Amino acid sequence: MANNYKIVVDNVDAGYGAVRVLHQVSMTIHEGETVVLLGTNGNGKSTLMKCIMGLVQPDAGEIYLETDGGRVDLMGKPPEEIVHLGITLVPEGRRLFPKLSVEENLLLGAYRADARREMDRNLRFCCDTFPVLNERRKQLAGSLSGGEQQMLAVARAMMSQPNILLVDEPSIGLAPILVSHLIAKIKELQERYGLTVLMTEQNFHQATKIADRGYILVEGRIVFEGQSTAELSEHEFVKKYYLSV
Ligand SMILES: Nc1ncnc2c1ncn2[C@@H]1O[C@H](COP(=O)(O)OP(=O)(O)OP(=O)(O)O)[C@@H](O)[C@H]1O
Repeated sequence: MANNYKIVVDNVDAGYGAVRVLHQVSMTIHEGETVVLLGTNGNGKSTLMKCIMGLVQPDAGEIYLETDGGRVDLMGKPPEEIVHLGITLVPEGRRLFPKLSVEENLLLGAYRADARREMDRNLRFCCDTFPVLNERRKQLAGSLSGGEQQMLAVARAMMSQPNILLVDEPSIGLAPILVSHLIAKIKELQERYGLTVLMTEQNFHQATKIADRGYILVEGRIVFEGQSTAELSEHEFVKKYYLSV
């Protein structure tokens, strides 16, 4: 991907048939940033990520990648083409193949043509970054602990060599210590590879360890854009739903 890129979501409406979920949603994610998307359950966070990935087609608005080389529309493109452009989703609930080994799950993440060519190198990278997965390469994914499975979901996404990682509720169902470990791994990926991250996260305290800034989504509308996590933590919504103040 060219330098100086950003993803722009501009006035997007989306939903599922008669169920309207997103209303005039706009956000920008710049290269190298980590942006957190906050909102209680059912507010449309996953839907927004799916729109960026081409898994849900918005009814209105625009989603595009802007680089020094020009603008690439993401809307209307199939998910595999969006992965090819360097954007990958770690879905909520991990979506692993439990009956396949850790290594097989990782290899399935390398479906981008250039990632396939670099598969061995990327596999070494994942095993190096996630030693626990290296130790369990031959083990069935379904036999891993929840924390290990989430590591595997992130590592599998890294097999497609993304520049931009969308991470949907990574800490769901994990014990606090595992959440810390996972967040530290995402931070390591950012620092070592300049990864750009958009994440949804229920654990605000953990999210603030890596997020630069964020948005609050309520009933499918962006109600606040915080330029820092400190600014977010001052917002009534965050105090009420995330900090129990
Ligand atoms: N495939 C679908 N068909 C119909 N409605 C859906 C579908 N997926 C999600 N929805 C509905 O869209 C709304 C937003 O869901 P979404 O998953 O985007 O929310 P969310 O903020 O990510 O919440 P959660 O954290 O619980 O996943 C919800 O009312 C949900 O029931």
